Amino acid sequence: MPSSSRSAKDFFRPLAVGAPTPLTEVPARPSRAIHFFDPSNEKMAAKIPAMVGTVDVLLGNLEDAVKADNKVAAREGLVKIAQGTDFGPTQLWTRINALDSPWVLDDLTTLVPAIGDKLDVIMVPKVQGAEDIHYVDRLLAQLEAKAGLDRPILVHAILETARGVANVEEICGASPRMQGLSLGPADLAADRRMKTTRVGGGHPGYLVRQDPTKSSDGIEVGERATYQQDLWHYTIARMVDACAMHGIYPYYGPFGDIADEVACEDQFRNAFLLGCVGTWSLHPKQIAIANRVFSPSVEDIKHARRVVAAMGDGTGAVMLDGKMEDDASLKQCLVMVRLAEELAAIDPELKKQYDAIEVPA
Ligand SMILES: CC(C)(COP(=O)(O)OP(=O)(O)OC[C@H]1O[C@@H](n2cnc3c(N)ncnc32)[C@H](O)[C@@H]1OP(=O)(O)O)[C@@H](O)C(=O)NCCC(=O)NCCSC(=O)C[C@H](O)C(=O)O
Ligand SMILES: [Mg+2]
Repeated sequence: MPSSSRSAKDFFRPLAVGAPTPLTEVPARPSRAIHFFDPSNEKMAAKIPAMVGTVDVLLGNLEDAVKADNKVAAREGLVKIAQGTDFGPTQLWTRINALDSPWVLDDLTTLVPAIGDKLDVIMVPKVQGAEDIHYVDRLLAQLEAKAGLDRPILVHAILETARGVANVEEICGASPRMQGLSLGPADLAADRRMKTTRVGGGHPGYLVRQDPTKSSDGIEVGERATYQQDLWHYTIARMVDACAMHGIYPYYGPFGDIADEVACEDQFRNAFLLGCVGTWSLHPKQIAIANRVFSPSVEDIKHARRVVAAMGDGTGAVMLDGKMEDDASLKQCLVMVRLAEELAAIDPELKKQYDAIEVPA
């Protein structure tokens, strides 16, 4: 049952007369990388049409990282790019300004009539609770009705305040428009008063240390190994559960150390393994990292298909390479196999790799 103030019978009714009917299921469209660009930056904007087809999502960012003096130019730049570009298989998203900012109303009232037919998802920053989603939901319905749109624009919330994290389940269930959630580690760290100064990623000070080893006379000997821990594990895990519970999609967010491709890949992979379907890309070189990490490997698909074949009607237990496989491991393998099918449908190179897999008996 959605955690909405609306009754179950009204949950899937349009919120304005003439607005498109809400979807009862969020379409599973590949979105391994949500690539951010600043539409007011002419050099960046010029690159966007050529990026269509190379990335799953292009996102025109209007919020943080766009200078206050450039807010109008960014909004107008996004309209121009959207109107002049055929996005083909690539989704077009935008991140609007925060709901308490002086720009957000103009963002929505400009974008929906001008390019609402091209916008797949609107990302809303700094969402605190269901009330923020309800506000955007009603306003979008009114604007969609006025613009005569025939499909609803979906909404994605960024989890970047302590209150947002505390309310994560009600945010996910606030509207049938909810497409997913991303982690906003930089704003979240500030709001929580964490003592970090980075945009996502780990911190060398957040660690556990091996117990001391002592000699027979009680003297400490040898080095004590330390292991860096993941600052974001708790929040990502909460986000994944809340999204899965409501049938929507969780994403990691930004990794600000553009030069550190290895740590970026590690952070993305942790999120992938925990259940996220994608991440943000801030720089063109992060797209390849995201696409690689959020596409199941050939080895994983080979194993998953082998389990599916061995499990026959899907019940009981079998042994494969000394390991027990049963209904539950089959379900995990089916998650991978279905993801591979969705990705193969839009990525010819991956399709070739997955099609070439020979499943051993
Ligand atoms: C991070 C950047 C400022 C780096 O830009 P730059 O110094 O120009 O990088 P390069 O010289 O390496 O760029 C090489 C060329 O590539 C183009 N470029 C760079 N970035 C992009 C891009 N995102 N999309 C398209 N093209 C891009 C450059 O123009 C160069 O072109 P050329 O000179 O012709 O070769 C910059 O990448 C950037 O601004 N990225 C986006 C930053 C962003 O959107 N930040 C907001 C999201 S993170 C956030 O908000 C935090 C979150 O909310 C939280 O709370 O955690
Ligand atoms: Mg932020």
